[in-house]
Amino acid sequence: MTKKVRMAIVGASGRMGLQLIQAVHQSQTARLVAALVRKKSPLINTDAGEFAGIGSIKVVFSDDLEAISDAFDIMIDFTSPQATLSHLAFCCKHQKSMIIGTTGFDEFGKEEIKKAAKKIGIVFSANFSIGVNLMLQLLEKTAAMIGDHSDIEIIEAHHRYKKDAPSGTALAMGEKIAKALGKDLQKEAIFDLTASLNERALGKIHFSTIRAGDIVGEHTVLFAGVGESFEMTHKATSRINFANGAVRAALWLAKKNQKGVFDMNDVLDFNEF
Ligand SMILES: NC(=O)C1=CN([C@@H]2O[C@H](COP(=O)(O)OP(=O)(O)OC[C@H]3O[C@@H](n4cnc5c(N)ncnc54)[C@H](OP(=O)(O)O)[C@@H]3O)[C@@H](O)[C@H]2O)C=CC1
Ligand SMILES: O=C(O)C1=N[C@H](C(=O)O)C[C@H](O)C1
Repeated sequence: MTKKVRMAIVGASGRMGLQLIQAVHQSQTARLVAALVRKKSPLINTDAGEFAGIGSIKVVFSDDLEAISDAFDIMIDFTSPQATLSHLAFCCKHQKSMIIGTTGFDEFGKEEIKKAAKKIGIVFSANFSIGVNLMLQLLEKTAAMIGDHSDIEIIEAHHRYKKDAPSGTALAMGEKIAKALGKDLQKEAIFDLTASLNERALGKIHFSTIRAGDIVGEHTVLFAGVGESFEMTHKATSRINFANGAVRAALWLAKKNQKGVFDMNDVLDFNEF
């Protein structure tokens, strides 16, 4: 029998952390060996499975990352940019691969991830759902066909607790569209229309953000032309889809065993999980 890939989840008591505990537990080829929480969290020593609602899994929440440095193969991180950068330094030091789902990085943070990828393997994706990654491929094709003569709007909606805006996925969609059009998103993106008193400028990519209730994650891209418009929407109805995607990416990375930054598009054909 092949050995199971040993996973450490950081931010394990968060919204995504709890789904990741379930997803790893259900996998035939992955094994949860560590569930890390914030330093001095009151949850330390609580059974992670009990807390995630799946019954005891004999892994308790811990805040001692150094203690498990030899015990895991891949770290899965859906936390905050600041926490992820500190976990990244730890993984580089101990030569561990990483799955990064955290969004909201600034340019410095993104550069740190690129630099780390010279030492370790990383799958970094703003969205680990299969549907969104399929949509990214379709957006590339759509933008190449009709993007030049359409007004492009990216509209995203998430729960009231989300800390970054626009979502990492909305920005990834904007990047994909801009690239297909041979443009630089930094120059074409409009995040705040109230700053402009003019008609819509040609070629700009507009972003709109909704934060409300418990919306898991919805993304629509509208290509509006003259006499017709075309739109694509993805709706996540449960976070388990992101967690399953992250576990799939981790198993892919374990098998690939290479340094570098990869994304979910690299993982889509992998079905051994
Ligand atoms: N790529 C994808 O597919 C997806 C990405 N995300 C992204 O994942 C991230 C987390 O989202 P979500 O689970 O909803 O957020 P939560 O706030 O529910 O969870 C974040 C977890 O990280 C922990 N954490 C944050 N900062 C630190 C720190 N400095 N040190 C130690 N622990 C820390 C939090 O601990 P504490 O509770 O103690 O604060 C919490 O357990 C976000 O960036 C979100 O955008 C979300 C869904 C899908
Ligand atoms: O914070 C979330 O919840 C989500 N964040 C990701 C993003 O910023 O794109 C992905 C997903 O839509 C859920």
